[in-house]
Amino acid sequence: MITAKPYLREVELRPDPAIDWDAYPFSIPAVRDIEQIEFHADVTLFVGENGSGKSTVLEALAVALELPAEGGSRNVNRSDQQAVSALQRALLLNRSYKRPRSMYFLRAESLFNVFTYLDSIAADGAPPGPSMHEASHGEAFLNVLQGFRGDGLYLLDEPEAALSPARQLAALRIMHQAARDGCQFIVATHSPILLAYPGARIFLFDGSGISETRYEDTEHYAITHDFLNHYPRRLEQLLADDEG
Ligand SMILES: Nc1ncnc2c1ncn2[C@@H]1O[C@H](COP(=O)(O)OP(=O)(O)OP(=O)(O)O)[C@@H](O)[C@H]1O
Repeated sequence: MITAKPYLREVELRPDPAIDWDAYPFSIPAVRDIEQIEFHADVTLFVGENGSGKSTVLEALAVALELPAEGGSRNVNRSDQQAVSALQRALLLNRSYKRPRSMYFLRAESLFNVFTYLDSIAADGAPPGPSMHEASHGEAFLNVLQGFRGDGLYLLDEPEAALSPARQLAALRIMHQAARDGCQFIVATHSPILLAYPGARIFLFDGSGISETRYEDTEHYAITHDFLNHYPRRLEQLLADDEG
């Protein structure tokens, strides 16, 4: 049976002789390895070391979906839209027969611009509520997440950057409810809390490319788990040279 979700089923890299494999972004091992990524209907997670290419791929997906590269929805008009990247042009998207009702690309750095826009449309006829700019970074971020409902496709770049551990747990629950309500999420994250999303498909970006992995096999889980269980000893080992 063909299901409506995932709205974004797969992405692959179209072979193109014009690609310069020695230049950014194709020089990144994970980007070279986008042979085919199959997305989960609910939640797909990108994990990997800093600089492994998660944001690059997520941003290219956003642009391929005609979302602004800086983060926001298709309705968030801004003049500083980035030039369409060579990577986006090389991506071949396999999409559902059903279009999601809303799409959003959210990254922590661009929240200010997005909130300014959301405030401006809220002021335009909507009942008065607290301004996004009056909420804290994390509160405002969670407000945006809470608005994700029914039949949406959402790309989130390190949502944990704005959130306390308690709010990350809240975000996990919101995502779960939204997924049950018909939403699909693709999330780049370092958060051992968000990575625990049950049943998520986790793709590890590293020097050898992209591979599917399990939560407990990620460094993020292993290092956090080990550190919290043994932190006095780990601190002693980590800082030993500084005391000599
Ligand atoms: N416009 C650019 N030109 C050249 N190199 C770039 C550009 N943007 C990013 N890079 C490099 O590409 C690599 C991948 O960056 P990217 O931001 O995609 O990594 P990431 O996995 O999202 O990292 P993090 O976890 O730190 O957010 C990094 O080495 C980065 O310095």
